[in-house]
Amino acid sequence: MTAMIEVDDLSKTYVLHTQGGVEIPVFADASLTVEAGECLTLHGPSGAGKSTLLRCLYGNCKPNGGAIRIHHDGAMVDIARADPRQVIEVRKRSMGYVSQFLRAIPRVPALDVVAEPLRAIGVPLDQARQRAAELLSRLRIPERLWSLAPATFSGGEQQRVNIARGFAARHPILLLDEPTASLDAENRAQVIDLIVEAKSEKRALVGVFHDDEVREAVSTRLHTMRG
Ligand SMILES: Nc1ncnc2c1ncn2[C@@H]1O[C@H](COP(=O)(O)OP(=O)(O)OP(=O)(O)O)[C@@H](O)[C@H]1O
Repeated sequence: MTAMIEVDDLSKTYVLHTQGGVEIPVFADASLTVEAGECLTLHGPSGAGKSTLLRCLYGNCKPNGGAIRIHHDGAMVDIARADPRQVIEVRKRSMGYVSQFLRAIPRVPALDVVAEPLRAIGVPLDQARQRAAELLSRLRIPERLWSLAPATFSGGEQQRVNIARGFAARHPILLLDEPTASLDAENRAQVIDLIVEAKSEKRALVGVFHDDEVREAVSTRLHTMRG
């Protein structure tokens, strides 16, 4: 078995500098390991720190203590202490992230928003667009929308473009923050299929899934956070 993510004794407290330095302790002793081929679900009540932990794993949020080791280029990289260039490399080649909302880039058509992570690792334009088209079809984005920038798309359409983008480059590690929150049953089923396929390709996934059906269909294990 290959450990793709190792988290040891991670702690996070937010400090609200603009509100008198109020401290919000989120978690104090988070430890977990994620192996290749599994989908670990972060589970717990609202405010328990699930999204915060995902953001820490992606290097978007600095923990106060502990370590996060991410498998990259055959070694483990401590993402909380890595320099920004190394974080960019890890995100390009080793770790993808589907956030709750698409950060649409103005004027870039949906097809290229999805193809971009592949272009970033040197995949030729036609191949990258072919993979993007496959994913957009699978996620039922009508072809007439592919050449338009997603800024005007509905919430559900934007989320599906976001999911297609997250799955495009087949990163060995994928973080998913409520990817099915604004989707109907048919699209939820497509996302379940993509996750099951990623597991069968021995990729490692960590996700937050509020939908019971999705959680039960994809989770290999639950990591409970008490808050
Ligand atoms: N950027 C931030 N600055 C300050 N406090 C924050 C910030 N982000 C989250 N928090 C606080 O940290 C706690 C954990 O939030 P987080 O979003 O990680 O929880 P969650 O388990 O994902 O919740 P939910 O299930 O409702 O999405 C909350 O009390 C929240 O108010």
